[in-house]
Amino acid sequence: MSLRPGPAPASARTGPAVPAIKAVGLRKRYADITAVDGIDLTVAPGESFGFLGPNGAGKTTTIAMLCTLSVPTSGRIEIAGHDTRTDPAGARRSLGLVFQETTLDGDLTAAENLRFHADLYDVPVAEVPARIEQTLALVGLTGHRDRLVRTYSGGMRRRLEIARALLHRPQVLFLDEPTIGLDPQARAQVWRYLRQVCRSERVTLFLTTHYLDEADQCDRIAIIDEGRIVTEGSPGELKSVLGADRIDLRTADDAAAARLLRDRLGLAATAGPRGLSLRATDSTRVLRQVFTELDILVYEAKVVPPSLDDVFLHHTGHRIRDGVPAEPDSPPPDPGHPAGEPPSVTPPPAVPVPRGLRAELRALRMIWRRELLHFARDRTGTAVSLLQPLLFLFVFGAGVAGLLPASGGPAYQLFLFSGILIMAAQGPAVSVGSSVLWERQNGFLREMLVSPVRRGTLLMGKCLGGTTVATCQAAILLTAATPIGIPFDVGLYALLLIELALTTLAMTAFGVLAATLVGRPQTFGTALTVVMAPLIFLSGAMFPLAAMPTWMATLALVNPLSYAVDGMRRTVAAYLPDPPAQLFQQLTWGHWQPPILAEWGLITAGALLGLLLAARRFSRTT
Ligand SMILES: Nc1ncnc2c1ncn2[C@@H]1O[C@H](COP(=O)(O)OP(=O)(O)OP(=O)(O)O)[C@@H](O)[C@H]1O
Repeated sequence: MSLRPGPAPASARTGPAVPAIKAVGLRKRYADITAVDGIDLTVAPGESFGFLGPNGAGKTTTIAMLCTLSVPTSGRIEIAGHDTRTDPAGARRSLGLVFQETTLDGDLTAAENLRFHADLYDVPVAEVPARIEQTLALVGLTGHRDRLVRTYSGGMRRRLEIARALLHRPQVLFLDEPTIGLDPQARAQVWRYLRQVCRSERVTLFLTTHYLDEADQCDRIAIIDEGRIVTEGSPGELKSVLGADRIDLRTADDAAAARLLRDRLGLAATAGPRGLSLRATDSTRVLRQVFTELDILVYEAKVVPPSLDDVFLHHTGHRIRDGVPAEPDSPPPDPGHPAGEPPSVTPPPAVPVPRGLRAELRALRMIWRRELLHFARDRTGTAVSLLQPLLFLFVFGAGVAGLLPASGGPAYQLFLFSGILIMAAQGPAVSVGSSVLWERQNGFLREMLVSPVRRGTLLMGKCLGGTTVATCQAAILLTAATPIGIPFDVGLYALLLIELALTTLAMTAFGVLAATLVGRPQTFGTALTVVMAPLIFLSGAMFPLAAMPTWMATLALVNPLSYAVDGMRRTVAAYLPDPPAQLFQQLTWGHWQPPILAEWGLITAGALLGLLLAARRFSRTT
């Protein structure tokens, strides 16, 4: 089965005049370091372009800017003709990205990861199953489609990431160090699949690497050092500039041999631990002379053509290998097409039409679904989060009821039930907020951020996922309602679930907002608890507002959670034959009782405001 798409409509084609990648004067400055220092690049459609440089040269920073994940300090970028500043969504639709670190969701299967990607990029629904099968086949993972990705080896993950990046048929495929950390076998395998991709897909390849043999496979390379491109051209061109081969000799007397080479042949040889080295443009002739004209035994003679490392040394004064891990000892990958020869120019893949509301809703549904899949698969987490409110209701409820002789006993548990539901709503605020931070840290979030989906949609999907989880948990908690005396009534249960869903959505949105402010997942949980605990105590969730000192009761009036608790408690009271008056007093401003609809409206407004603020704070950049 071929992955080659059908001919693109004329309007969607990138003409030969439009470069696949164009960057002008690209610069990125962090506080005290210039990571990229004025880069100009033009990559033609269909070309494979390598960005070669040592650790810290600025390769990842450049790729992050090209892929819209980082905003350049200055300069301009166009991807397939889309300016990343004025048309970031167009640029995102045109590119696929394989990150340096894995950004797969380990708790989903390979097919689910691909399905998620297809929905983010609005791949036509009817084509999704076939494309998933085709891309899995392309990278040799068909037999592993339904395995959880966390059980994959490093090489398999890499191949799956390549498949995923190709699923929406991008015009430009970016690969940031595609084989880093892989063993030689896996590395060779990834290259075999990349070559296949080059052959079967009409895609421009842009890859960063510090492996010389990988750079040698590209049509063209740029050598980057300390944020600047020091030279650019086909590997053959770059090496030919050096002109001379290196001849390594091991002789019976290196010092005498060096003297004779100088005096008789006019050649300068340098002595090193492995013998003598000299440069020669006509190495065959020089070798013949070495054997015939030196009266010294030569044990070994080796002609080494110029390498990209020599090119690097020539332009920068140091070797690319200085300070980087040794190149894995694998056979160099054979080129997809001979280096230096222009690639066959075929029309690039079609650019998908700009996204509309339908595409956003599709992405929203998928992000939502993923949260539910995680919930369904995390049985321990689910059990613990259900157990906690039940323990609170029965243990804490029974304990405090004993302190309230007048209105205690079962009545207190009736009162506490609404508060327990609100406490259940706190769970997603913490879990969704911290998952945003963990996913940013472990990379998965970047899969979403580099897609053309709006930030608000990403956030909404995550918040709705958390809200659904909390609502399902609350539905299970309702099974504890009858034993404590709350009547079984479908209308009551439905109203409670709606109120809870609205409250959870609001709390989750503020949880994500807090996460964007805190930034570190390690501290987020504690920070949110410090804010949430007083809000819950001051909401009347656990004891009546009437029992609070005046200053606390006044604070409770400005606490939005008080209105959520009050709304739920009023709903429960409406279905009780004789609610104990001391515990079920309504929230009042002087003598004014806010109508229950106003309380619901307040919570809804809170949810919208939270989502809006979180979306504004939430940054695509990493
Ligand atoms: N967020 C950041 N804040 C500050 N400095 C940064 C940041 N990101 C990168 N740098 C610095 O910018 C320089 C270039 O980093 P970059 O990650 O782009 O290099 P690289 O060529 O991709 O290296 P490697 O091969 O190790 O990934 C480095 O000195 C790095 O420390």
